[in-house]
Amino acid sequence: MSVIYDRVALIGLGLIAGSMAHAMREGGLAGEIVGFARSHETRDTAREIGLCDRICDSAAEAVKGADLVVLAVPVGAMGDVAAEIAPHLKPGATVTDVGSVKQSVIDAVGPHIPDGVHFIPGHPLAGTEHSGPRSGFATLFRNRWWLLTPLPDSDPQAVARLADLVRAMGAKTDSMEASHHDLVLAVTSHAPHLIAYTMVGVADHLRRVTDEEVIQYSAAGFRDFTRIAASDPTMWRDVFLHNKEATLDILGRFTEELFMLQRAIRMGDGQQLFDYFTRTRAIRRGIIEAGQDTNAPDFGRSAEATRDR
Ligand SMILES: NC(=O)c1ccc[n+]([C@@H]2O[C@H](COP(=O)([O-])OP(=O)(O)OC[C@H]3O[C@@H](n4cnc5c(N)ncnc54)[C@H](O)[C@@H]3O)[C@@H](O)[C@H]2O)c1
Ligand SMILES: O=C(O)C(=O)C[C@]1(C(=O)O)C=C[C@@H](O)C=C1
Repeated sequence: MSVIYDRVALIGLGLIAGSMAHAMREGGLAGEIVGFARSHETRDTAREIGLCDRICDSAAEAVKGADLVVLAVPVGAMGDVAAEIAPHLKPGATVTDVGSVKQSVIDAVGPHIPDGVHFIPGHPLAGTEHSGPRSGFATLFRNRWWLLTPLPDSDPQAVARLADLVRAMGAKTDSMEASHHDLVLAVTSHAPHLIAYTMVGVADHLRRVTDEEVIQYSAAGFRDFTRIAASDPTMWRDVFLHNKEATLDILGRFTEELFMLQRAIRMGDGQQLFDYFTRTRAIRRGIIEAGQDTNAPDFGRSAEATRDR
Protein backbone atom coordinates (compact mmCIF):
# COMPACT_ATOMS: atom_id res chain seq x y z
CA MET A 1 0.00 0.00 0.00
CA SER A 2 1.09 3.58 -0.35
CA VAL A 3 1.71 6.41 2.07
CA ILE A 4 -1.51 8.27 3.01
CA TYR A 5 0.01 10.86 5.39
CA ASP A 6 3.68 11.89 5.24
CA ARG A 7 3.93 12.45 8.99
CA VAL A 8 1.56 11.13 11.68
CA ALA A 9 1.80 12.26 15.31
CA LEU A 10 0.36 9.97 17.99
CA ILE A 11 -0.40 11.70 21.30
CA GLY A 12 -0.83 9.07 24.03
CA LEU A 13 0.95 5.77 23.43
CA GLY A 14 -1.38 3.05 24.69
CA LEU A 15 -3.42 0.23 23.19
CA ILE A 16 -5.08 2.25 20.42
CA ALA A 17 -2.14 4.47 19.36
CA GLY A 18 0.20 1.46 19.61
CA SER A 19 -2.09 -0.63 17.41
CA MET A 20 -2.28 2.23 14.91
CA ALA A 21 1.52 2.47 14.86
CA HIS A 22 1.83 -1.27 14.16
CA ALA A 23 -0.92 -1.23 11.51
CA MET A 24 0.48 1.86 9.74
CA ARG A 25 3.98 0.36 9.76
CA GLU A 26 2.77 -2.95 8.39
CA GLY A 27 0.84 -1.23 5.60
CA GLY A 28 3.45 1.45 4.84
CA LEU A 29 0.71 4.06 5.37
CA ALA A 30 2.77 6.85 6.99
CA GLY A 31 6.07 8.38 5.90
CA GLU A 32 7.06 8.96 9.53
CA ILE A 33 5.33 8.10 12.82
CA VAL A 34 6.11 10.40 15.73
CA GLY A 35 4.88 9.78 19.28
CA PHE A 36 4.42 11.45 22.63
CA ALA A 37 3.01 10.26 25.97
CA ARG A 38 2.76 12.14 29.24
CA SER A 39 4.85 9.89 31.44
CA HIS A 40 8.54 9.40 30.79
CA GLU A 41 8.19 5.68 31.66
CA THR A 42 5.78 5.25 28.73
CA ARG A 43 8.07 7.25 26.42
CA ASP A 44 11.05 5.15 27.50
CA THR A 45 9.15 1.90 26.86
CA ALA A 46 7.99 3.19 23.46
CA ARG A 47 11.61 4.00 22.56
CA GLU A 48 12.83 0.64 23.82
CA ILE A 49 10.35 -1.34 21.70
CA GLY A 50 10.70 0.98 18.68
CA LEU A 51 6.98 1.74 18.62
CA CYS A 52 7.41 4.90 16.52
CA ASP A 53 10.14 6.32 14.31
CA ARG A 54 10.65 9.13 16.83
CA ILE A 55 9.45 9.76 20.40
CA CYS A 56 9.34 13.41 21.48
CA ASP A 57 9.47 14.82 25.00
CA SER A 58 6.60 17.26 24.44
CA ALA A 59 3.29 17.15 22.61
CA ALA A 60 4.14 20.49 20.96
CA GLU A 61 7.32 19.04 19.45
CA ALA A 62 5.53 15.86 18.32
CA VAL A 63 2.83 17.66 16.29
CA LYS A 64 5.24 20.05 14.53
CA GLY A 65 5.01 19.41 10.78
CA ALA A 66 2.54 16.52 11.23
CA ASP A 67 -0.09 16.00 8.53
CA LEU A 68 -2.26 13.90 10.83
CA VAL A 69 -2.42 14.26 14.61
CA VAL A 70 -4.18 11.49 16.56
CA LEU A 71 -5.33 12.22 20.11
CA ALA A 72 -5.27 8.82 21.82
CA VAL A 73 -5.49 9.82 25.49
CA PRO A 74 -8.35 9.26 27.97
CA VAL A 75 -11.45 11.26 27.05
CA GLY A 76 -11.06 13.59 30.05
CA ALA A 77 -7.56 14.64 28.92
CA MET A 78 -8.46 15.53 25.31
CA GLY A 79 -9.23 19.24 25.93
CA ASP A 80 -5.95 19.97 27.76
CA VAL A 81 -3.91 18.15 25.10
CA ALA A 82 -5.70 20.10 22.33
CA ALA A 83 -4.94 23.41 24.08
CA GLU A 84 -1.27 22.44 24.37
CA ILE A 85 -0.78 21.44 20.73
CA ALA A 86 -3.01 24.06 19.07
CA PRO A 87 -0.35 26.77 18.48
CA HIS A 88 2.01 24.20 16.93
CA LEU A 89 -0.31 22.58 14.36
CA LYS A 90 0.63 22.77 10.70
CA PRO A 91 -1.90 24.65 8.52
CA GLY A 92 -3.88 22.12 6.48
CA ALA A 93 -3.23 19.31 8.98
CA THR A 94 -5.98 16.99 10.23
CA VAL A 95 -6.57 16.39 13.94
CA THR A 96 -8.58 13.31 14.87
CA ASP A 97 -9.18 11.48 18.13
CA VAL A 98 -10.06 7.90 19.07
CA GLY A 99 -12.09 8.63 22.21
CA SER A 100 -14.94 6.33 23.21
CA VAL A 101 -17.27 9.32 23.68
CA LYS A 102 -17.74 11.90 20.94
CA GLN A 103 -19.87 14.93 21.92
CA SER A 104 -17.82 15.87 25.00
CA VAL A 105 -14.57 15.49 23.02
CA ILE A 106 -15.95 17.78 20.30
CA ASP A 107 -16.93 20.34 22.97
CA ALA A 108 -13.52 20.12 24.67
CA VAL A 109 -11.25 19.97 21.60
CA GLY A 110 -13.18 21.92 18.93
CA PRO A 111 -12.66 25.44 20.37
CA HIS A 112 -8.85 24.98 20.39
CA ILE A 113 -8.50 23.95 16.74
CA PRO A 114 -7.19 26.89 14.68
CA ASP A 115 -8.71 27.96 11.34
CA GLY A 116 -7.19 26.02 8.48
CA VAL A 117 -6.77 22.82 10.51
CA HIS A 118 -9.34 20.03 10.01
CA PHE A 119 -10.88 18.42 13.09
CA ILE A 120 -12.50 15.04 12.36
CA PRO A 121 -13.44 13.07 15.50
CA GLY A 122 -13.44 9.27 15.32
CA HIS A 123 -13.83 6.08 17.34
CA PRO A 124 -12.52 2.59 16.53
CA LEU A 125 -14.96 -0.01 17.89
CA ALA A 126 -12.14 -2.33 18.78
CA GLY A 127 -10.20 -2.90 21.96
CA THR A 128 -9.09 -5.27 24.65
CA GLU A 129 -8.84 -5.09 28.44
CA HIS A 130 -5.12 -4.32 28.11
CA SER A 131 -3.52 -0.89 28.06
CA GLY A 132 -0.15 0.78 27.73
CA PRO A 133 2.55 0.96 25.04
CA ARG A 134 3.20 -2.80 24.89
CA SER A 135 -0.45 -3.76 24.43
CA GLY A 136 -0.98 -2.73 20.80
CA PHE A 137 -1.05 -5.09 17.81
CA ALA A 138 -1.43 -4.55 14.06
CA THR A 139 -4.61 -6.56 13.54
CA LEU A 140 -6.72 -4.92 16.26
CA PHE A 141 -8.88 -2.97 13.80
CA ARG A 142 -9.29 -5.70 11.20
CA ASN A 143 -12.93 -6.12 10.19
CA ARG A 144 -14.07 -3.79 13.00
CA TRP A 145 -16.06 -0.57 12.63
CA TRP A 146 -14.32 2.79 12.96
CA LEU A 147 -16.95 5.48 13.28
CA LEU A 148 -16.22 9.05 12.19
CA THR A 149 -18.36 11.90 13.52
CA PRO A 150 -17.42 14.80 11.20
CA LEU A 151 -18.69 18.27 12.01
CA PRO A 152 -21.16 19.98 9.63
CA ASP A 153 -18.36 22.12 8.17
CA SER A 154 -15.73 19.33 7.93
CA ASP A 155 -13.88 19.31 4.60
CA PRO A 156 -15.11 16.23 2.61
CA GLN A 157 -11.64 15.66 1.13
CA ALA A 158 -10.01 15.60 4.57
CA VAL A 159 -12.71 13.19 5.80
CA ALA A 160 -12.19 10.92 2.77
CA ARG A 161 -8.43 10.84 3.36
CA LEU A 162 -8.85 9.87 7.01
CA ALA A 163 -11.37 7.20 5.98
CA ASP A 164 -8.78 5.87 3.51
CA LEU A 165 -6.28 5.46 6.36
CA VAL A 166 -8.84 3.73 8.57
CA ARG A 167 -9.76 1.28 5.81
CA ALA A 168 -6.09 0.66 4.99
CA MET A 169 -5.63 -0.40 8.65
CA GLY A 170 -8.30 -3.04 8.05
CA ALA A 171 -11.36 -1.34 9.56
CA LYS A 172 -14.75 -0.60 8.06
CA THR A 173 -15.84 3.01 8.32
CA ASP A 174 -19.13 4.84 8.69
CA SER A 175 -20.18 8.38 9.63
CA MET A 176 -22.57 9.28 12.41
CA GLU A 177 -23.75 12.32 14.31
CA ALA A 178 -21.87 12.63 17.64
CA SER A 179 -24.82 12.56 20.06
CA HIS A 180 -26.32 9.58 18.24
CA HIS A 181 -22.94 7.81 18.51
CA ASP A 182 -22.94 8.42 22.27
CA LEU A 183 -26.40 6.89 22.69
CA VAL A 184 -25.57 3.84 20.56
CA LEU A 185 -22.31 3.25 22.44
CA ALA A 186 -24.04 3.66 25.80
CA VAL A 187 -26.12 0.60 24.83
CA THR A 188 -23.44 -1.49 23.14
CA SER A 189 -20.36 -0.70 25.22
CA HIS A 190 -20.65 1.71 28.14
CA ALA A 191 -23.57 0.20 30.10
CA PRO A 192 -22.28 -3.38 29.53
CA HIS A 193 -18.91 -2.37 31.00
CA LEU A 194 -20.58 -0.87 34.06
CA ILE A 195 -22.64 -4.04 34.52
CA ALA A 196 -19.48 -6.17 34.28
CA TYR A 197 -17.68 -3.97 36.81
CA THR A 198 -20.67 -4.30 39.15
CA MET A 199 -20.99 -8.08 38.78
CA VAL A 200 -17.32 -8.61 39.57
CA GLY A 201 -17.64 -6.20 42.50
CA VAL A 202 -20.58 -8.22 43.87
CA ALA A 203 -18.64 -11.47 43.48
CA ASP A 204 -15.64 -9.96 45.22
CA HIS A 205 -17.87 -8.96 48.10
CA LEU A 206 -19.35 -12.49 48.22
CA ARG A 207 -15.91 -14.10 48.04
CA ARG A 208 -15.32 -13.08 51.62
CA VAL A 209 -18.45 -14.98 52.59
CA THR A 210 -17.85 -18.07 50.45
CA ASP A 211 -14.15 -18.37 51.18
CA GLU A 212 -12.70 -18.05 47.67
CA GLU A 213 -15.27 -20.39 46.04
CA VAL A 214 -16.44 -17.70 43.62
CA ILE A 215 -12.96 -17.53 42.14
CA GLN A 216 -12.16 -21.23 42.39
CA TYR A 217 -15.32 -22.39 40.61
CA SER A 218 -15.62 -19.35 38.38
CA ALA A 219 -17.69 -20.33 35.31
CA ALA A 220 -17.08 -19.14 31.77
CA GLY A 221 -19.81 -16.47 31.90
CA PHE A 222 -18.31 -14.91 35.01
CA ARG A 223 -14.80 -15.11 33.56
CA ASP A 224 -16.01 -13.05 30.56
CA PHE A 225 -17.21 -10.42 33.03
CA THR A 226 -13.83 -10.39 34.80
CA ARG A 227 -12.03 -9.80 31.48
CA ILE A 228 -14.13 -6.74 30.80
CA ALA A 229 -13.89 -5.56 34.42
CA ALA A 230 -10.08 -5.64 34.10
CA SER A 231 -10.24 -2.72 31.62
CA ASP A 232 -8.33 0.47 32.35
CA PRO A 233 -9.86 2.39 35.31
CA THR A 234 -8.83 5.86 34.06
CA MET A 235 -10.28 5.29 30.61
CA TRP A 236 -13.60 4.00 31.95
CA ARG A 237 -13.93 6.61 34.69
CA ASP A 238 -13.68 9.23 31.94
CA VAL A 239 -16.14 7.42 29.65
CA PHE A 240 -18.86 7.43 32.31
CA LEU A 241 -18.21 11.01 33.42
CA HIS A 242 -18.37 12.22 29.80
CA ASN A 243 -21.30 10.16 28.55
CA LYS A 244 -23.37 10.70 31.63
CA GLU A 245 -26.86 11.36 30.20
CA ALA A 246 -26.93 8.48 27.71
CA THR A 247 -25.42 5.99 30.16
CA LEU A 248 -27.90 6.93 32.90
CA ASP A 249 -30.76 6.64 30.41
CA ILE A 250 -29.71 3.12 29.40
CA LEU A 251 -29.05 2.04 32.99
CA GLY A 252 -32.58 3.20 33.91
CA ARG A 253 -34.01 0.97 31.18
CA PHE A 254 -31.72 -1.87 32.24
CA THR A 255 -32.94 -1.64 35.83
CA GLU A 256 -36.58 -1.81 34.70
CA GLU A 257 -35.92 -4.98 32.66
CA LEU A 258 -33.95 -6.50 35.53
CA PHE A 259 -36.87 -5.92 37.91
CA MET A 260 -39.22 -7.47 35.36
CA LEU A 261 -37.04 -10.63 35.13
CA GLN A 262 -36.61 -10.69 38.91
CA ARG A 263 -40.39 -10.68 39.25
CA ALA A 264 -40.77 -13.46 36.66
CA ILE A 265 -38.36 -15.63 38.68
CA ARG A 266 -40.19 -14.91 41.93
CA MET A 267 -43.60 -15.66 40.33
CA GLY A 268 -42.24 -18.81 38.63
CA ASP A 269 -43.22 -17.39 35.21
CA GLY A 270 -41.12 -19.74 33.06
CA GLN A 271 -42.82 -18.68 29.81
CA GLN A 272 -41.78 -15.06 30.29
CA LEU A 273 -38.18 -16.06 30.98
CA PHE A 274 -38.12 -18.45 28.00
CA ASP A 275 -39.55 -15.83 25.61
CA TYR A 276 -37.09 -13.21 26.83
CA PHE A 277 -34.05 -15.47 26.43
CA THR A 278 -35.26 -16.57 22.98
CA ARG A 279 -35.28 -12.93 21.86
CA THR A 280 -31.82 -12.23 23.27
CA ARG A 281 -30.43 -15.38 21.65
CA ALA A 282 -31.64 -14.13 18.27
CA ILE A 283 -29.72 -10.87 18.84
CA ARG A 284 -26.50 -12.79 19.50
CA ARG A 285 -27.00 -14.85 16.34
CA GLY A 286 -27.64 -11.70 14.35
CA ILE A 287 -24.28 -10.28 15.53
CA ILE A 288 -22.45 -13.46 14.52
CA GLU A 289 -24.19 -13.62 11.13
CA ALA A 290 -23.24 -9.99 10.49
CA GLY A 291 -19.61 -10.99 11.14
CA GLN A 292 -19.23 -8.56 14.04
CA ASP A 293 -17.85 -10.89 16.68
CA THR A 294 -14.64 -12.28 15.29
CA ASN A 295 -13.69 -13.59 18.75
CA ALA A 296 -16.75 -15.78 19.17
CA PRO A 297 -15.90 -19.48 19.29
CA ASP A 298 -18.78 -20.14 16.88
CA PHE A 299 -17.81 -17.27 14.55
CA GLY A 300 -18.16 -18.38 10.97
CA ARG A 301 -20.73 -21.05 11.74
CA SER A 302 -24.26 -20.34 10.66
CA ALA A 303 -26.93 -19.76 13.26
CA GLU A 304 -28.50 -22.97 11.92
CA ALA A 305 -25.42 -24.93 13.03
CA THR A 306 -25.69 -23.63 16.58
CA ARG A 307 -29.47 -24.06 16.86
CA ASP A 308 -30.68 -26.26 19.72
CA ARG A 309 -27.21 -26.79 21.13
N1 LIG B 1 -9.10 0.37 25.16
C1 LIG B 1 -10.15 0.28 24.36
O1 LIG B 1 -10.80 -0.77 24.32
C2 LIG B 1 -10.52 1.46 23.51
C3 LIG B 1 -11.22 1.23 22.33
C4 LIG B 1 -11.55 2.32 21.51
C5 LIG B 1 -11.23 3.62 21.91
N2 LIG B 1 -10.57 3.81 23.09
C6 LIG B 1 -10.26 5.20 23.47
O2 LIG B 1 -8.93 5.45 23.05
C7 LIG B 1 -8.29 6.35 23.95
C8 LIG B 1 -6.99 5.72 24.44
O3 LIG B 1 -7.30 4.49 25.04
P1 LIG B 1 -6.22 3.33 25.19
O4 LIG B 1 -6.97 2.09 25.44
O5 LIG B 1 -5.22 3.40 24.09
O6 LIG B 1 -5.56 3.81 26.56
P2 LIG B 1 -4.16 3.43 27.25
O7 LIG B 1 -4.36 3.59 28.70
O8 LIG B 1 -3.62 2.14 26.73
O9 LIG B 1 -3.23 4.62 26.71
C9 LIG B 1 -3.47 5.95 27.02
C10 LIG B 1 -2.18 6.72 26.81
O10 LIG B 1 -2.42 8.11 27.01
C11 LIG B 1 -1.37 8.63 27.82
N3 LIG B 1 -1.89 9.83 28.49
C12 LIG B 1 -2.82 9.92 29.47
N4 LIG B 1 -3.06 11.20 29.74
C13 LIG B 1 -2.28 11.94 28.91
C14 LIG B 1 -2.06 13.31 28.71
N5 LIG B 1 -2.72 14.22 29.43
N6 LIG B 1 -1.17 13.71 27.77
C15 LIG B 1 -0.49 12.79 27.02
N7 LIG B 1 -0.66 11.47 27.17
C16 LIG B 1 -1.53 11.05 28.10
C17 LIG B 1 -1.01 7.50 28.75
O11 LIG B 1 0.28 7.68 29.27
C18 LIG B 1 -1.06 6.33 27.75
O12 LIG B 1 0.13 6.28 27.03
C19 LIG B 1 -9.29 6.65 25.06
O13 LIG B 1 -9.90 7.88 24.81
C20 LIG B 1 -10.31 5.52 24.94
O14 LIG B 1 -11.59 5.95 25.33
C21 LIG B 1 -10.17 2.76 23.87
O1 LIG C 1 -13.18 -5.90 23.61
C1 LIG C 1 -13.05 -5.15 24.55
O2 LIG C 1 -12.32 -5.39 25.49
C2 LIG C 1 -13.77 -3.86 24.54
O3 LIG C 1 -14.35 -3.58 25.52
C3 LIG C 1 -13.70 -2.97 23.38
C4 LIG C 1 -14.68 -1.82 23.33
C5 LIG C 1 -16.10 -2.38 23.37
O4 LIG C 1 -16.88 -2.08 24.25
O5 LIG C 1 -16.43 -3.12 22.44
C6 LIG C 1 -14.45 -0.91 24.48
C7 LIG C 1 -14.44 0.42 24.36
C8 LIG C 1 -14.42 1.07 23.11
O6 LIG C 1 -14.52 2.39 23.06
C9 LIG C 1 -14.52 0.26 21.96
C10 LIG C 1 -14.49 -1.09 22.07
